[in-house]
Amino acid sequence: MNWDDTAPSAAENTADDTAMGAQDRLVGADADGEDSAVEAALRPKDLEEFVGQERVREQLDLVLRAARARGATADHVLLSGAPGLGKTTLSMIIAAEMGAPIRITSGPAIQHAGDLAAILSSLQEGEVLFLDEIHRMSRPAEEMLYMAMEDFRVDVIVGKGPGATAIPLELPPFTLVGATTRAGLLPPPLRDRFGFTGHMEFYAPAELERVIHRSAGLLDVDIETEGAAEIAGRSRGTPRIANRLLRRVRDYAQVKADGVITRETASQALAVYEVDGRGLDRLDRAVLTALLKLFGGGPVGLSTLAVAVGEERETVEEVAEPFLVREGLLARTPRGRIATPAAWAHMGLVPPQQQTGGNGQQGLFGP
Ligand SMILES: Nc1ncnc2c1ncn2[C@@H]1O[C@H](COP(=O)(O)OP(=O)(O)OP(=O)(O)O)[C@@H](O)[C@H]1O
Repeated sequence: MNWDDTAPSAAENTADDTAMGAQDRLVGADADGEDSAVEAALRPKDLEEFVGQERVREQLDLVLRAARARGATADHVLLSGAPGLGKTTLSMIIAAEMGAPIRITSGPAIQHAGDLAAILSSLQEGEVLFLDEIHRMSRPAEEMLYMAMEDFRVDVIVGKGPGATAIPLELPPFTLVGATTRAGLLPPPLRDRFGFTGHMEFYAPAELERVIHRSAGLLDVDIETEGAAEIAGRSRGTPRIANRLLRRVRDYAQVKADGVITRETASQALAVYEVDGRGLDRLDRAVLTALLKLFGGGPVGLSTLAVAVGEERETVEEVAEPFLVREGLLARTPRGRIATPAAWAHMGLVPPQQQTGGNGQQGLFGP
């Protein structure tokens, strides 16, 4: 067979890799415990410091300046985009720019309308309420929020059954900043009540380099331009991942080198952590390797692919695939998953139909 001998075997990369959970991934975009601790120190404090997202930044700047000039509370803001792109950071910046306090909560934490009423009724005038994962709020709470956003009023229901009465409660004007990874899941009546919607895009490598240099400065880490570029290229367009990789590379540079992050130390460190040049980790590569080596590039059904990598269907579909699809390495088709030519090239493998070389070799999957 014409496989690249240096590449790990399918067995090494597939069935032997037992459950690589989504939570402990170095390149996962969700926050982990360590992130939460350092993120506070690394968050940009104003719009000026906030890197990238030019359009959202410019539009938001106008919304906030105009509100300040009118001496009014800013309109409600909806921020949509993948995890780790800076929605929480931006909500804090909105509060800071408005000179207002901020209260942070999330959709899953508000399961009853009463939970929301308690929060809303304790807000101060002008306060920013950051509601993360707003699409995961319960239906009754969502309906209460409609009225609160529009009229700064809620009806608190006292009692049960036929004797229940609605007591109207006036609220001080406040700014709701809702964040969601799935803007499409929001019911239109909720979406329509936001005065401004900002969609956060993945960051370009040059923008991530700026994030990395800024964070390195705050963490007092010595980093060369090429070292930052190396980390940026593997950060999957996400500042949270860039900051996390920076911290792991810093550890490596301290232990194995003189503490300075060069291109070489960054690349060696990330090889140790199994994050490749394009930001794929072990799980991503296991999925691609199985797809290419075991199924000739597909099409193969999701369940079969998941069994081949020893993972749950959901893990493959929700954790590995989105980035592989975004990178143009894997496509979801009605007949199953297929690898693109870029996937073969990235994994250093040759598609079966190109394997009939002059040495009499045949393609892996028959003549
Ligand atoms: N534009 C940016 N410039 C500099 N740093 C950024 C930027 N955006 C995000 N970060 C950094 O990335 C980390 C994650 O950002 P943040 O918590 O705001 O993401 P998020 O979109 O709210 O994620 P989640 O949806 O998972 O809560 C923070 O440490 C923050 O400092």
